[in-house]
Amino acid sequence: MTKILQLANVSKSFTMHLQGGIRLPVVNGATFHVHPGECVVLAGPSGTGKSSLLKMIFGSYRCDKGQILLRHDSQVTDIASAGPRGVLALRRKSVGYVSQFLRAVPRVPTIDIVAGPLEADGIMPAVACAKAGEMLSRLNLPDRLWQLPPATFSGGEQQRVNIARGLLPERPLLLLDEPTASLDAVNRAIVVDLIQQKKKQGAGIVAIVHDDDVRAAIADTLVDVTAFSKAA
Ligand SMILES: Nc1ncnc2c1ncn2[C@@H]1O[C@H](COP(=O)(O)OP(=O)(O)OP(=O)(O)O)[C@@H](O)[C@H]1O
Repeated sequence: MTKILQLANVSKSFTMHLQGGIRLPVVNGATFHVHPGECVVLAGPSGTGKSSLLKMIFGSYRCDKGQILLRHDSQVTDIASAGPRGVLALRRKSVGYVSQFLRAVPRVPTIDIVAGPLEADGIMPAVACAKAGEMLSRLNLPDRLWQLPPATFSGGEQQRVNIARGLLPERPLLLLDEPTASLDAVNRAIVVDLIQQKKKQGAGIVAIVHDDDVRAAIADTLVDVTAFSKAA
């Protein structure tokens, strides 16, 4: 089967300019791949570079070395060397990202936050809103909250808005950074179902998951990031 994502020898250090230019090596030689329908879980203790790897795949962090090859629509793009416009184009078409915390524009109602990416995909606003409502209902977010901006929502409510927004658009690669960290058992199980459904539909997934049960339910492959956390 053709891989959707291939990382080859990806390395990154942070340079702390305000701390006398101290160099902090974080990832060295990360190499792994993801097939369509496969969920790769990044494992390893805190501080080994799991989130940094996800951010490099999403193009938020530059890597110092290596390749991050993404295949979509029979084209292969190296995210590691793509410019800002290239990264934005990949995000619009190919890569979805669910971060642990919701970062939303102030005063925008929840329903519009969730429907926004669908509208950007060209779906009619009324249809996008209906789909957003279905997803929010599935995630047990009461409809009395849909017209409110999520700034004052609880941690678990905000995380469900984030998940709805990240999982609703169809993207062949999904990046999930602790998507169930603030959820109760019922909602955790719903998110596990949604992730399994995405896998069945053929999405490749790279996830960071600390919960053992969630990891067991979704992971096909574990990648131990400690193997890549030694200094170059
Ligand atoms: N923007 C940044 N500037 C400087 N250092 C950073 C930056 N982002 C991450 N780091 C450092 O890189 C290291 C790895 O952080 P990262 O968040 O990738 O680890 P992690 O494995 O995801 O940890 P956790 O499981 O605790 O979330 C840490 O030492 C962190 O301080």
